Amino acid sequence: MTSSTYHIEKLLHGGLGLGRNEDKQKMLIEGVISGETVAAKIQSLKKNRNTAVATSIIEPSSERIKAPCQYYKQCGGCDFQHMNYPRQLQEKQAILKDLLQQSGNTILQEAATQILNAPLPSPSQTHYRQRIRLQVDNKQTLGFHKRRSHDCVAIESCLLATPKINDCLQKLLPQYAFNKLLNQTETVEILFDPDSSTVTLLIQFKRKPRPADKQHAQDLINTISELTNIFFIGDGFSVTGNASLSFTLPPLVPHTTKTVQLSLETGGFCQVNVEQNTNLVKTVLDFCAVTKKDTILDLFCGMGNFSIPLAERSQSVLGIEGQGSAIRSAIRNSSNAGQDNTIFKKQPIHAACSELAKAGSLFDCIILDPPRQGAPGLARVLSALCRKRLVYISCDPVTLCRDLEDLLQYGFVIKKLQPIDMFPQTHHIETVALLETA
Ligand SMILES: C[S@@+](CC[C@H](N)C(=O)[O-])C[C@H]1O[C@@H](n2cnc3c(N)ncnc32)[C@H](O)[C@@H]1O
Repeated sequence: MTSSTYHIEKLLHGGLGLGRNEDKQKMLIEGVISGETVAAKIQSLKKNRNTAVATSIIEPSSERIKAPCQYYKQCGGCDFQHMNYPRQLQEKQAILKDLLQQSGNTILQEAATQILNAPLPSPSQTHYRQRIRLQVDNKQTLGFHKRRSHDCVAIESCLLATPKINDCLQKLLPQYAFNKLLNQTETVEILFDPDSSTVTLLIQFKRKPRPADKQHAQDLINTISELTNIFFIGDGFSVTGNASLSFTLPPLVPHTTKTVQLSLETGGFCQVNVEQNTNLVKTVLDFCAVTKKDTILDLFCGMGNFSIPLAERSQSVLGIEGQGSAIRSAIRNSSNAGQDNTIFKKQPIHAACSELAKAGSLFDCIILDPPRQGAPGLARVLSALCRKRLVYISCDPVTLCRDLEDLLQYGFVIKKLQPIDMFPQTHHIETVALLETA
């Protein structure tokens, strides 16, 4: 394939650089920084998606650095490691700004220049993850998927994982019992519990575990001191015991005065960057600005990450979520915090919102924290349910822009946009948006 020189105009959502050569041919190139000039070899030419691999950086950015992770070249994760941290934040802000400007909606285009804030940096830029999920490929290699492949790069330690996870992984790898288990394993999730400083393994197994598998698991627990639980999940079975993970939210002045402990059952959702989660919750509380008179609806509430701190200063919180274990955890977390003004319901969000609207319910403030797919088709019912404020927490800027457009159509006004860097070294961007009813 031919090689050519490309000027990188910008980075796109997903982290690839958009380059153009002297013939103005567009090319998507990974591992680059906007403004750089690179030589790249064409990899594939497809309608609307030409890709090339950079072979040399002809004019590097002054913020280019040597990627700190030994696996950077092969591993499919952490695609922003080749730039320093301030530049990572700038690129994330530029990607978000670009998406808002491309939306074709004049209000979002104005928001891109007038209200979009700089991302809130993460307190730690490496070793911030409280859990990692490793894959096992068909050659039984345990690691992360290689770029554009189902094969794995064997990983002995991860730049993003908290040190206890890496210590535990290094102790597991040489163990006979662990390698026997890998024969039947699809993924291994290693979870660190910050409060007890212990580690749990959640193994996705190809079949129901047999007594010999459980014995191997017990041998590992007996050998590795920080490893306290090994659970198996798979098609039609789940052997997860009662273990939970817990972390602490400090008082978030001026909104909360108490420290709260939040726990979740193993396998449930929790933000992976626990330190930065405190800043995320603080931002959400700032945007909600609730008083003792306010009623809150927390949609996609999980185990109560926002509901529990919000309940301290509001009249009431109704949390809705589809996962039963998360609802059990939310109820327990609220009760442990001594609260009597919360209700948590397990229900699909769309059905729950329709029911609430039919019943004529109104909430002063609504929190919306959907998964990557966002919350399509919800804007109309949200406009019926919301009296004052809607705070949307998004982990995908594309679905965020789509949903913001819908919300604007139903009379919401966009007031604040705060990106929060939950995932340093990667292109991922979390954003908190404040909307108000007109
Ligand atoms: C991004 S997480 C947010 C959890 C929580 N707000 C937090 O900060 O920990 C999204 C949550 O939405 C739940 N969920 C996803 N789709 C759902 C649906 N259609 N109905 C109800 N809950 C859903 C998931 O189980 C998950 O707990």
